[in-house]
This record gives sequence, C-alpha cells and structure tokens, in this order.
Amino acid sequence: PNKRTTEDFIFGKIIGEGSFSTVYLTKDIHSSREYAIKVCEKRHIIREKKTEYVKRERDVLNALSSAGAPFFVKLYCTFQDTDRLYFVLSYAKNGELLPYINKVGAFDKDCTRFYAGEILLALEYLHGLNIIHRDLKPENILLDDQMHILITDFGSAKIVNQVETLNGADGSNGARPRRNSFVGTAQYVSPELLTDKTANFGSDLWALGCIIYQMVSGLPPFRARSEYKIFQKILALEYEFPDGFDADAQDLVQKLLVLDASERLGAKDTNGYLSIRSHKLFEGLDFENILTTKPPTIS
Ligand SMILES: NC(=O)Nc1ccc2c(c1)=C(Cc1cc(-c3cccc(C(=O)NCCN4CCCCC4)c3)c[nH]1)C(=O)N=2
Repeated sequence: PNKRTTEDFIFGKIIGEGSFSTVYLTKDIHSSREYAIKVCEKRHIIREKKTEYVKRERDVLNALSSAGAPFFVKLYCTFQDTDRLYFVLSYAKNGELLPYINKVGAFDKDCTRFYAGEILLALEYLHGLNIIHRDLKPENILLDDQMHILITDFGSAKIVNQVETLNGADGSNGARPRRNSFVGTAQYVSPELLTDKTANFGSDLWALGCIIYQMVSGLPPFRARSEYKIFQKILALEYEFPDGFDADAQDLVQKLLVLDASERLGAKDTNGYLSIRSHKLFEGLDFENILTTKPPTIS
C-alpha cells in the first residue's frame, strides 16, 4: 500500500505530550477508525541528539506489532513530511492507568492482582524478546476499551543484544560496559541505572515493585521534593509501608525492591517469571486466560 499522509487523518485533541513528541487522537478518514498518532519534530530530535532513541522506538514497536504481542500498543504505520515524523499507534480509549490510581486512591486486592498480573505477562513477553522497557510507570500503562493494559513509550527501551552479554560487556572480562546516558523517571528508576548506568531485565522488575506499591497505597514508594533526594532514598532503600498495606502485596514489593538486581524475585527465572507468578498475591489469577477475563471494576 502507498504511504499515508496527514491528509488521511482528521487530527483531534492532544492525548499525550512528551519532551520529544506530541500524541493526537485522530480518525482515519477512509475507515473512520480512531488511532493515536505520535508526532516528532525532526529538527528537535536532531538538535537534542535523540535520533537513536526514535529509531529504537520504531524498531521495538515493529518487533512487538509484527509478533502481534498482546499488552502493547500496536504500530500500524509510519510516515513523515518535511518537518515531522508520524507513528500511527493504537488508541487506548481509557487512557493512562495513573488517573485511575489517583481517582480511587488505592486499588482493591482484585484490581491490584489483575493489573500487576497483566504487567507481569507484558514484561515476560518483552524480556523474552530481549527488550528492556527502562521507563515503565503508570503513565505508560494505558487501558483499552475493555480495560486491558497496553504498554507504550519505547523511546527509552534497550535491546539487550547477545554480543554485549556474551562478551561480558557487564565488565566481567574487564571490558567496560558502554555507559548509557539514559535514566528513567525518578520515582521508578532502579538503583543500577543510578550507579553503573547499566539496565537489565531486573530494572523493569524494580519498576513493577514501585507500581504495585503505588496501586495499593496511591503513591510511589520513593518520594521527595527533588529528584536528587528521590535518588538518595532509592539507593538507601528508604521507603516504608503505610498501615493496612495488603500483606501479600507487601511481601512481593519487598522481594522486588531489592538493591542487588540479581537478588530480585524472578531474576534467576528463565523462560517466564514463574517465581513471581507463583507468589501468593497472584493466587487464583488465571494467567492463561487473562485476556478473555473481564477486568475487575476499578472502584
Ligand atoms: N509516549 C507515548 O507513546 N504515548 C502514547 C502512545 C500511544 C497512545 C497514547 C500515548 C495514548 C494515550 C491516551 C490518552 C487518553 C485520554 C486522554 C484524556 C482523557 C481520557 C479519558 O478521559 N479517558 C476516560 C477515562 N477516565 C480516566 C480517569 C478517570 C476517569 C475516566 C483519555 C486516551 N489514550 C493512546 O491512546 N495511544
């Protein structure tokens, strides 16, 4: 099929804004279907030296979309004009998870179990493709019209290539790991990203721990007035559970928010996070049929 242009879409309201992109709700004039179109200014990307990130986002989205991966926004097509790049993505009618957490203040156990379970399955799939998200947070977890999750924003993702690990790019053979300049969103960033700048699959498991804590208590575990103070609290593992925090959720959060990534629950699992799936918090959750399960009402 020939390349689409902006003429093929009616652009509606802004539904997302990032430092390098703006996301619009749009309607395809031929099919009347709704899509989210992520627009990036070429000049801005080049000036801020982010071309690698934009290319990586497209590659990761292409890999996920061609595999028909559940739990991720789909990339339908891309096109460009003189000044901008356009990514035509799934429209998640119910928006971000964050406003739901803020609206109800705290999820009940059913909702916490269900949404933590869907995020876990998404991470199993993503890590199975050797991709680390590196910026997982409630703003990047969207909800489709059936209230199932669609994870988005792969601008910070990292593809863990075998060469890097085989050649001991973790410094094991003296080869210094290439220093990544990237650090995620302060509240969810893992200690290893702050210290030796190398992310691993455990970095997304750390973020999962922060998100479960936030679903249960309404706030992320590491909070302070400045990013620097948040980083200090993360490295000191300085956080506490409010009274009444669900005991099973607390146990799982404590096993994910571990400074040493190799000691986090799931770090030693191969081929899926069975040790996390079998945690008590997920007792009774039917992982195999979760996509055809009606999500519990968030209230
Ligand atoms: N960085 C990125 O990649 N960002 C993206 C990418 C793709 C994408 C994306 C962001 C989307 C974001 C999005 C935002 C919204 C949205 C924006 C504003 C309001 C609403 C809304 O009111 N939804 C109804 C649900 N509300 C939610 C809060 C409680 C009351 C009820 C949704 C819908 N979808 C989307 O649908 N598709």
